[in-house]
Amino acid sequence: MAESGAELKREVIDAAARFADTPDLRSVLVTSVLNLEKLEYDLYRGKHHWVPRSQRLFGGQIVGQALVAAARSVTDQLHVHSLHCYFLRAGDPKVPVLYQVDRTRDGRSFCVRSVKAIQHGQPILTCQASFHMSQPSPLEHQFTMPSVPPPDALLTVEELIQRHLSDPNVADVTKQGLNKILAEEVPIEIKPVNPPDFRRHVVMEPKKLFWVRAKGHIGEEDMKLHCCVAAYVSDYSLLPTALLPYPKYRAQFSASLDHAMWFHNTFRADQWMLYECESPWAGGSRGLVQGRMWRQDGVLAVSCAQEGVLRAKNTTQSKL
Ligand SMILES: CC(C)(COP(=O)(O)OP(=O)(O)OC[C@H]1O[C@@H](n2cnc3c(N)ncnc32)[C@H](O)[C@@H]1OP(=O)(O)O)[C@@H](O)C(=O)NCCC(=O)NCCSC(=O)CCCCC(=O)O
Repeated sequence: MAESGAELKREVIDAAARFADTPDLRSVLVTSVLNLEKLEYDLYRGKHHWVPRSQRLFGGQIVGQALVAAARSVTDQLHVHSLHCYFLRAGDPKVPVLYQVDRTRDGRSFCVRSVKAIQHGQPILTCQASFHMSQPSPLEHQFTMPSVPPPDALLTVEELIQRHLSDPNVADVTKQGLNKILAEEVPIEIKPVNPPDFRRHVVMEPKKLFWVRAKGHIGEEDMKLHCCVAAYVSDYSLLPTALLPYPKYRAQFSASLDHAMWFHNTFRADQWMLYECESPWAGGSRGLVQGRMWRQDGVLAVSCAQEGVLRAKNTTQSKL
């Protein structure tokens, strides 16, 4: 304990220095991506973090930020239970996105917000989010969570890639592609239940299961924030499920067209959740995908659905 004023001052300075040296363990999704800047009443500006190689903004980032903007206009007693979005235009990574919230309806139990994400004066996404006051119900059921190995027993995507790269028979072109994936700063950790087919030789069912969580700490307090993080996470790796039966085809152009989510139960997006993805249909250059996020204790936390455009090219066709 400090005995004099000078000693006390020294202790305060030392503590501040120690604090400054402590790395910030919070998720970048919380400190930056979902930390929108307020410009005006119901008007916000968002920052970008990871941008996919397509150089169009990641859909999950836009949905997550739109949900943050909507959530800021409702009281703490209201919980987000669903959202429905359309991706209207490709997001431009060179400029920020503005989020304009319309307080569409305030009822006794439900509130609806409509959010427009804007770049270059034009909407790139529209999102309707609905919030609900908690209400008890005698009606309760859910599917059973698939039985899979726990996350502790599985490797991350990065570890699987490193292991694959250590095989001397891997083609240079595959190595380049995998090293590009390793260099990306995706703020999500993934542990596939079945190791991915890096060579893309095998025809697979349009289904996949992987454990997923946000990198870094989010904390327990703010359930709406966990929903915004889940919105970010939910768009990652979902649409490619529709390509699993077609290893001979490469998507020349793929992008999510719409995205819907339903939040059923509380969860922590910084703890492992099982993401069950399946594609019941593809046709007409589009594919439908559905996802379910399960808590480790078997509770169904989130459901989502998305349609995407998939313009595919047969990579085995002769160029003649
Ligand atoms: C482009 C969208 C979907 C609308 O499409 P369209 O109406 O066709 O727009 P256009 O501006 O007319 O054309 C765009 C582009 O496509 C070419 N095009 C058009 N029609 C055809 C056709 N029938 N056949 C072949 N090509 C066609 C057209 O020529 C243009 O090409 P370009 O000139 O070379 O540009 C539009 O609604 C849109 O972009 N929406 C936004 C979608 C979006 O950005 N979604 C979110 C991002 S996707 C994502 O995040 C997925 C996750 C990725 C991460 C992971 O999991 O790995």
